[in-house]
Amino acid sequence: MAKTSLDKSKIKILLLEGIHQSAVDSFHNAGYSNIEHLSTSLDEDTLIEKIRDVHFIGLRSRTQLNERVFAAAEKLVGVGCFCIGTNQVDLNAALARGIAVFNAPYSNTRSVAELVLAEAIMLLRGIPEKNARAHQGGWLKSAKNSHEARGKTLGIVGYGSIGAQLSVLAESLGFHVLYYDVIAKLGMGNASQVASLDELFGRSDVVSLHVPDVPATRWMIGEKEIAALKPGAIFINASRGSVVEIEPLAAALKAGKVHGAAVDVFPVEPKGNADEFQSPLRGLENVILTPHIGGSTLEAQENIGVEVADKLVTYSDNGTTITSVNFPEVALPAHPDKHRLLHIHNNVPGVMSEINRVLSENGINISGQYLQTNAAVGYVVMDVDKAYGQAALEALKQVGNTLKVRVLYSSHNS
Ligand SMILES: NC(=O)c1ccc[n+]([C@@H]2O[C@H](COP(=O)([O-])OP(=O)(O)OC[C@H]3O[C@@H](n4cnc5c(N)ncnc54)[C@H](O)[C@@H]3O)[C@@H](O)[C@H]2O)c1
Ligand SMILES: O=C(O)[C@H](O)COP(=O)(O)O
Repeated sequence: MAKTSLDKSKIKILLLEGIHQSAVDSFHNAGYSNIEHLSTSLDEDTLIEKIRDVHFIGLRSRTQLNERVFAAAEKLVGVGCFCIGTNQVDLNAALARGIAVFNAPYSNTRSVAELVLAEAIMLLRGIPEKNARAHQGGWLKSAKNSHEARGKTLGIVGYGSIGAQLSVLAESLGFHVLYYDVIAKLGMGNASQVASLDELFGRSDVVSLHVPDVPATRWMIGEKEIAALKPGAIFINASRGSVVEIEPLAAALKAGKVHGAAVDVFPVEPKGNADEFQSPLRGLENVILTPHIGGSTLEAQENIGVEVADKLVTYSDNGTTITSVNFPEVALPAHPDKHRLLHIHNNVPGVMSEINRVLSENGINISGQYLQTNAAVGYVVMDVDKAYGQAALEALKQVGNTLKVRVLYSSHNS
């Protein structure tokens, strides 16, 4: 069997949170067999114990990879977020240890946009209340507060992949689309950007949030912003639970100031399906509550499994980091007759000259060298003759400011 950095059967992969079987199949097809596949997330202490001998971990939005977890992850090489959001991972803590993080930035975009559009229509027609009443034996046949989507204004906060996809679908139904974003974005179709959140809220019949969880979006919607909504507006959040203060939203819904809401993400979410969901929004008939399933369609999950597993396999086999969310991005050719060294270091002056010096002092000729840096780290990949793999690895470990070094042995035996 061709030798890689480690025998592939010794490369341990831990997959959490019910990642789709397509990921396991992709790893198997690439020759990786040492896979633990769990259906839930793990609490921090259990994760810390488990992660000690893990080389690659796969997770979704629930599992928190913080500084304490990374400190225990002595063998960790790569993280796969089998979802869009990466806020659950301390990207700087990963980078400081030379650990590359990947995600699937577009694979559940459509699923979220479809759900939000469906919810907007349901709420415009008052379906949650009518449905609840019918289940109780009631009969709420009335046109009161029931509206067509056609001609209404949808205000989108965060016009990225999901916001823009929603914009296209909504416009095709007859919505006028406005959006607010911190950067200038080209509107799809006839959608137009507004200058402030205040303006967006004041002009929209339906508001939908599609921002990431970053410091600037944390609790960005509170009492003041909710008060700026048009009376009787509909409010949808399928972004992150940390974006909206839930108590003022609940108060505005109870007071009828906000006519209806759909909420998929919450400040505190249950760890798994067996835990109780608690929220001030429970019991409100004009609210659609969903258990963070915006991206949970079979289509999206199967695609995500393949996409992220392939990114981890490519990084493991060949060092390519294209689309990593925290790492300098390098696309690398195959290295059939050479051993490949991956050196990750603090991006400070002098490291490259030191690398070249130690290799030359050990008589190691570099046949290919690729370098990419970001503000914090440098990632240099070197191909060397097969005679020098181990010696080069040992030499590179001595270089100051080294964060991680790996050798990928030639994929061909000679
Ligand atoms: N409910 C779910 O299951 C589900 C599924 C997928 C994604 N998400 C969440 O949705 C988020 C958005 O996904 P995406 O793929 O569209 O991301 P994206 O990065 O493509 O778009 C985010 C947009 O928000 C904008 N933005 C950032 N900060 C802002 C601010 N303070 N005010 C206004 N706009 C701001 C960005 O400029 C960008 O255009 C993800 O980060 C994730 O947290 C949830
Ligand atoms: O970031 C995402 O893609 C969504 O929040 C979905 O997360 P999930 O994979 O935990 O459902």
